[in-house]
Amino acid sequence: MKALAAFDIIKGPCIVEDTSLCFNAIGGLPGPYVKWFLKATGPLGLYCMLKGFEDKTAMAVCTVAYVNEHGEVNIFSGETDGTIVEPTAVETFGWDSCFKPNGYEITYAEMPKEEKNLISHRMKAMYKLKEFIDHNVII
Ligand SMILES: O=P(O)(O)OP(=O)(O)OP(=O)(O)OC[C@H]1O[C@@H](n2cnc3c(O)ncnc32)[C@H](O)[C@@H]1O
Repeated sequence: MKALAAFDIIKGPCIVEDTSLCFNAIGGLPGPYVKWFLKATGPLGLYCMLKGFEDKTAMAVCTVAYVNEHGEVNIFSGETDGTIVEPTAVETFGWDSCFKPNGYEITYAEMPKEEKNLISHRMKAMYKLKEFIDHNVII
């Protein structure tokens, strides 16, 4: 829907992006609604949502849609698994301060941007988009 709405406005090829944060203990919520949860409660509220659950695992998901000049949509998704932790003092962007990717002892917020960009859900989705464009789009 977001992709087609963008196409309606741009009237040409375009790219849209959406990010979800899915908590495994509660069936994938808040998922695409994380923006509103974050706005209402901040990263601390997200952490507190899982207080009653042993399972603190979560998946960060980036979905990118490419719409071509005919309005045809191709969707690419990138996922990074991790754990929801008490927000770190360092606050950078969104829920970065309470998301610790698997294999790391630090949150997204504590990583240099270059390091986050190497492992992030967004990088994985963007890489798939790049591969698609490299092979399918004549620029
Ligand atoms: O979907 P619309 O309404 O356009 O709004 P948006 O572009 O701001 O929202 P997203 O779906 O991209 O992101 C959902 C929420 O997740 C946050 N967010 C997005 N990417 C993130 C990342 O890499 N690390 C931490 N938080 C992120 C962002 O600040 C939003 O509050």
